Amino acid sequence: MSDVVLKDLSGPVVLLGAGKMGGAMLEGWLKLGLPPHLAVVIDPHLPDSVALALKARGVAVNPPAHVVAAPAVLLLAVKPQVAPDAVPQVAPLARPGTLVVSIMAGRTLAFLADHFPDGTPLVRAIPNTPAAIGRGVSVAVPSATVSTADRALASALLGAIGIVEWVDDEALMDAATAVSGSGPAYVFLLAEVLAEAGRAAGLPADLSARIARATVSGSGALLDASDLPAATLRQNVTSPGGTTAAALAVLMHEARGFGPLMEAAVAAATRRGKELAG
Ligand SMILES: NC(=O)C1=CN([C@@H]2O[C@H](COP(=O)(O)OP(=O)(O)OC[C@H]3O[C@@H](n4cnc5c(N)ncnc54)[C@H](O)[C@@H]3O)[C@@H](O)[C@H]2O)C=CC1
Ligand SMILES: O=C(O)[C@@H]1CCC=N1
Repeated sequence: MSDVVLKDLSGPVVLLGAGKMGGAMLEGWLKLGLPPHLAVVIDPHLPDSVALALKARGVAVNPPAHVVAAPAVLLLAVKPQVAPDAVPQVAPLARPGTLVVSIMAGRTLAFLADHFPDGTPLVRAIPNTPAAIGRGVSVAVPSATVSTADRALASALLGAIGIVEWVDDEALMDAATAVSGSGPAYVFLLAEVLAEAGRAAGLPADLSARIARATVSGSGALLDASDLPAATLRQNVTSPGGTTAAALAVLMHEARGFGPLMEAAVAAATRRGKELAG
């Protein structure tokens, strides 16, 4: 159903900020059948090469505001810190019925409501970078003004880059951001520190980096392919009295292991999300 929704839009999707996350979303939409002439990018700092490549595919890049037709969607993908300057620049493009979707960490529905006319349907969402390969996770919360059709449209846009989880309680968004929005960084860090630990244990650095990377990605693929809980997959690696058990005694230490460390990390990210609310 997503591709049908994207092909039948009433107007363009206007993307404010086509950086890492916004750019990945745009790729997903185009791949899923959004006609390029229905994509508009507004990003004054886009590298020329990226802007030219998008234009060559038929996407409008930084067109004058008066030539932008009534947008079906305004998707806000600038940094939360620049939002107070950037959002008012595109807000006048909104028409009655334009769906506004923000993927800015921390920025609340109340912040968005302050910038758009009363009644504007608003969705606050948080995607993640595996979106670049269609394997993203987005958590989304609607404003009270979002209709069933708006929600289907937001699901289509976010579903173009992975799975979508809707929540009704906006208070969950900062913690969701800390888990799935920031989460890929924790996994990539695992690949980095595992490689470094292998080097410290005597492996050549390049060999250690290769096997650590393949181990993290292979384990993710196994997790994806399997119906088993992560804990069972972990236990399947762990022979009693073996090497893994020795390592897990360190990593699962009640006070100094992964558990309390990750809890502190997610709590720090959640706090930062609240600060970014502005
Ligand atoms: N990178 C990630 O993993 C995730 C990012 N987000 C959110 O997505 C948003 C964008 O993050 P990234 O893509 O990582 O950042 P980024 O820095 O790659 O992209 C931001 C883009 O905004 C553009 N920009 C700056 N000022 C602008 C203005 N006044 N008007 C229009 N465009 C402007 C920049 O040129 C850049 O292309 C942030 O709000 C972030 O919280 C959400 C989930 C995950
Ligand atoms: O680090 C950030 O603030 C953004 C939001 C989630 C991932 N990147």
